[in-house]
Amino acid sequence: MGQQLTLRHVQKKYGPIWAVQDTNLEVKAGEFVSIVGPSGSGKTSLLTMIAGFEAPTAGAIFVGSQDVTSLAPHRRNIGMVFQKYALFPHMTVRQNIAFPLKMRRLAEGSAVNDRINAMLDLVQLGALQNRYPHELSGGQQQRVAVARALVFDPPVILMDEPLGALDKKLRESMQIEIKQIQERIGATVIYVTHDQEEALTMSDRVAVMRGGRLEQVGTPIELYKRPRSAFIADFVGSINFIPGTVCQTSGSSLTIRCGATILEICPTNMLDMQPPENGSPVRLGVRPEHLEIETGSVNSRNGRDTTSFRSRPDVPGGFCGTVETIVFAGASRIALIRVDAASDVVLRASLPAQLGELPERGAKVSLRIAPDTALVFDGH
Ligand SMILES: Nc1ncnc2c1ncn2[C@@H]1O[C@H](COP(=O)(O)OP(=O)(O)OP(=O)(O)O)[C@@H](O)[C@H]1O
Repeated sequence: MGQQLTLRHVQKKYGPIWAVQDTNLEVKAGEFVSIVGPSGSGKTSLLTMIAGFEAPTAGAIFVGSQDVTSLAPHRRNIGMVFQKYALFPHMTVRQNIAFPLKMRRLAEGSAVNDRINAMLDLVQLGALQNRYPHELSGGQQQRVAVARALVFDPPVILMDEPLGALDKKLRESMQIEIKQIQERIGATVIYVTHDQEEALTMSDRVAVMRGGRLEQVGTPIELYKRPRSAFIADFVGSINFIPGTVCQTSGSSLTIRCGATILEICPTNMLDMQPPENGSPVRLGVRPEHLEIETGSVNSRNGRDTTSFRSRPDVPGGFCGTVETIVFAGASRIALIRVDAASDVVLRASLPAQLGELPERGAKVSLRIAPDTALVFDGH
């Protein structure tokens, strides 16, 4: 069973550089938390302190109720998949996976052998179990490392880019496998990844780091729907930022002018922001799936008068634009649309699957933002 992991005021300074600033985090027993953030934001530094490879400059780390801050890595009972925690070169794949069990002095027997075989099956390396690490590809070596971290059912598992070297297909099947094992054994997992999609699909909560701080920690849906800052909104998923000016504020609504378009926004969409004054600059954040393409005027070749849309007062939150390109992204298609009224603004819009006729490059289209989906951020 997993154990709670607690970080209290953990900090790390390398010479003059604050790699991790005053950080508090509680990961519940059995919870899967991913840490994401730009390069150099402190993710690996945080993980290496939890593992015990580096001592914090200040603060304390608890596994369950035990303060492990000054314990050596092997005394912390934490499973690890780290680049720097390499495989043992003189041991075969099987011996590498068996090592944590041997360390814990589990007698060799059928139960131990079954456990190792199950791990070999899991990472699909049964046929290569007698090979040495130098006889494996980078991806195969990573899979051995994953098996070695999981084999002793540790209460806490740390993983730093464990699937980084794998191709997409294997990566996706390993994501599911890791998640299933984690749920089955109830382990607490801290998972560092550069792949936001991986973080969003695997995690109970995601922690976004920036400049050595946890800028927001929340469920994938919270981060996506209620990002605390423009940085988070941009980092988690895709978003359009549209510059605008506040025209009017009232208790129940905020009116914003974006080019020739007037939008009314719910105040609940002003996240972590004081109600702005009239005339102040803001940025509207709109997810591509919240930009609705008005299908009635999708293609100028279909004979409809798209230009009349601009002056229609009955279409709130509307923009006219020109299709620059259509990007095929697997099942979905994204249109890049340059806004007529603000030619330096190019918006990404998801094209709904039911949209039969695709707009062509150069086509005039009209777009609508549903007011309750737009987020408002400081424009400075
Ligand atoms: N041993 C070290 N000595 C000095 N500075 C370090 C050391 N390790 C990390 N740093 C610095 O601390 C900061 C955080 O680094 P860290 O490796 O934790 O970031 P990261 O988010 O894991 O980055 P990446 O995504 O590129 O792996 C960076 O500015 C880095 O240069």
